[in-house]
Amino acid sequence: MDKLIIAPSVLAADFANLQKETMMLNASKAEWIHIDVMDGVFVPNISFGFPVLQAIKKHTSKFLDVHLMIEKPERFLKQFADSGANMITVHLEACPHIHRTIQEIKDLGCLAGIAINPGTPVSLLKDVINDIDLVLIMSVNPGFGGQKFISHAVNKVREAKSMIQLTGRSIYLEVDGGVALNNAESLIEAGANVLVAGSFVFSSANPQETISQLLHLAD
Ligand SMILES: O=C(CO)[C@H](O)[C@H](O)COP(=O)(O)O
Ligand SMILES: [Fe+2]
Repeated sequence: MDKLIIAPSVLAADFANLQKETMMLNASKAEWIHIDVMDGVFVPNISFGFPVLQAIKKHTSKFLDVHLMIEKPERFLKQFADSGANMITVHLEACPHIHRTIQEIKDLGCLAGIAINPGTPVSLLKDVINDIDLVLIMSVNPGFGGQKFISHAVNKVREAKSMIQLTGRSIYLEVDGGVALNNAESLIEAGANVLVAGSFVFSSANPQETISQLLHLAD
């Protein structure tokens, strides 16, 4: 699984024109669409929930990568699966029974990911790495788009890549937060194969071209 995937985050899209933004992504080289769900408890911000996911699903056949920044995500997994999620990623910091939560996501027919905050060590993934489909390294403190990239994330990607290689399995290694052309190359070199990009894509003059530029870095 060495191919690079770009996952634009609709957190940075124009919410009043979500259909148009989704169609724009449909016509782009982005394979995934990243959906940031925030509850105002796990993170100090509220974004959106099921109705927005359902609305996007109605207009796309792209892979929907749902990033849950919510406390006790196990309460809502079925609703996210029923609303069209393909991947459900929960935060390790939000799940006291992470192994059970991962099994529940898989039982719902979705791929399962675990995200870790900038202050959480990669080593804490050791006992669940064999059960998951994706590791998400946060390169900002979650809760807001448009923040500055924390460069230590590159070291964490390298560490996660080694851990993944030891499993012998294909596991997506995703980075989220402040990703742009000036840091994407080092992330790819370190082993990332899914790059989330919100403001860098949506605030650019030509988002489709920006997605292609990020993809070309892998060549
Ligand atoms: O999970 C997130 C924030 O918690 C977002 O996915 C992330 O911030 C993407 O936005 P940007 O590329 O603008 O940083
Ligand atoms: Fe995200």
